[in-house]
Amino acid sequence: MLDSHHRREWKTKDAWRALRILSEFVEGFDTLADLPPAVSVFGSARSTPDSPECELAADLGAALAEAGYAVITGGGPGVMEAANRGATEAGGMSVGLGIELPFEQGLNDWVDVGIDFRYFFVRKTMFVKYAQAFVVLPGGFGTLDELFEAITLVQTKKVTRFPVILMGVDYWAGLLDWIKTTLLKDGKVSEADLELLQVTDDVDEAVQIIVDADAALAEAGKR
Ligand SMILES: C/C(=C\CNc1ncnc2c1ncn2[C@@H]1O[C@H](COP(=O)(O)O)[C@@H](O)[C@H]1O)CO
Repeated sequence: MLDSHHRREWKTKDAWRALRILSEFVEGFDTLADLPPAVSVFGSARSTPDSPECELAADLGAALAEAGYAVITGGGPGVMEAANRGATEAGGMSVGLGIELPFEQGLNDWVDVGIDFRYFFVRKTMFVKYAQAFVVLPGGFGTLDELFEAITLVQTKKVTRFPVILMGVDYWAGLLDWIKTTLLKDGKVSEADLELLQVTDDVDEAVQIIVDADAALAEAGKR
């Protein structure tokens, strides 16, 4: 437990921390303001470069770049690095929104535009604000956190509806099955909520979903 002296010191530090948080928002908004249409790509920091998900991420990064989208990732290793590499090698813009971690790794070598955040919640704002879609490849807790943040924002209409695409049909099957057999069955989500997620292994199909959603929003005057 903190004694009263330490508690006072800690409270003062917390108040000043607000400025540090604000400065992260300013840096993010300022750096990303002129980004072309972009897609945020998520996935495991631990996947090896020769894994199927990294190969898929590199193909996806390239296909998004060819369709005119910048690729935003967490700027780390694994799937993030593969998506950044695919985008860069295809001549597209590759963005890395890194996070300061105790086991610091720095941004991967394929990032053109990079920012390092201290706060996950500031960084998450950038992933959502500057992307037309989320594509989620196989990953662990970090990836699941990003996935559920996105669908909650769309479900609660806090953001304009945008595609949330899961890539890796086999990988996500168990989770999707549990969502149906437990969450849906128990009334914790609705049939309409399930439609917020699209699943495919096909890079071209993923890109087409994003292009079509973009066109629909433009037609509705929301882009
Ligand atoms: C675990 C290792 C390095 C971690 N480095 C990361 N750098 C950037 N972003 C990260 C990192 N770890 C997690 N993230 C974010 O979460 C998602 C991946 O998490 P998962 O638990 O691996 O699924 C990813 O999309 C990032 O935004 C050493 O290998």
